[in-house]
Amino acid sequence: MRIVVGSANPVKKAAVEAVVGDATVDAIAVPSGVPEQPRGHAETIAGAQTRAWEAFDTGGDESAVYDYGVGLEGGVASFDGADDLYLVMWAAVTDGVRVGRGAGPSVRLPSRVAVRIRNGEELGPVMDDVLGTDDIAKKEGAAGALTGGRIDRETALSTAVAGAFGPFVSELY
Ligand SMILES: O=P(O)(O)OP(=O)(O)OP(=O)(O)OC[C@H]1O[C@@H](n2cnc3c(O)ncnc32)[C@H](O)[C@@H]1O
Repeated sequence: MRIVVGSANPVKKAAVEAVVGDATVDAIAVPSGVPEQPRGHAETIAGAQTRAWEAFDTGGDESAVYDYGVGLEGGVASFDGADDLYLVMWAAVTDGVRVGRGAGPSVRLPSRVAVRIRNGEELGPVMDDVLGTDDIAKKEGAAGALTGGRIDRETALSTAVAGAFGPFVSELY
């Protein structure tokens, strides 16, 4: 089986590899069609879906090359009943016909981070600034830093990917 992930971020490729067994996983940077920092669930989901389709389409007409395209998008959003700002993540998987979607864990952003995001900054650079790190989004991520290392961005994203694969691996759909 061949899978293509629509991102050059190695954490995203690793998150897919963690849940797809011995499939071959390629990764390619593709447009997400949404701002660098998606805001709200709808924008984050749209980014994941566009990445999945764009990645799948790199396989050529009717994608002779890939069985599945996968898109992963990180965003910031609130929930009914929880007005704070959360780091959220969504995955989309397509086989060229259908699309599966799955969400990863949501982790509340500390107020000093949230205020900067609400003022227009991007989460990755803000987290690097606050933590004194370099490209944390390509490593343990905000998910790692904000949970004291109990999860990291790869495992968090992999749960979203597992959910998005549901319709392709479970007969219950
Ligand atoms: O190369 P791409 O695929 O674009 O990967 P990315 O990590 O830069 O981009 P995303 O679109 O998934 O995330 C949108 C923004 O949110 C940031 N972000 C998302 N999850 C994060 C995390 O766990 N830790 C730090 N920054 C995160 C990310 O760095 C971007 O600034």
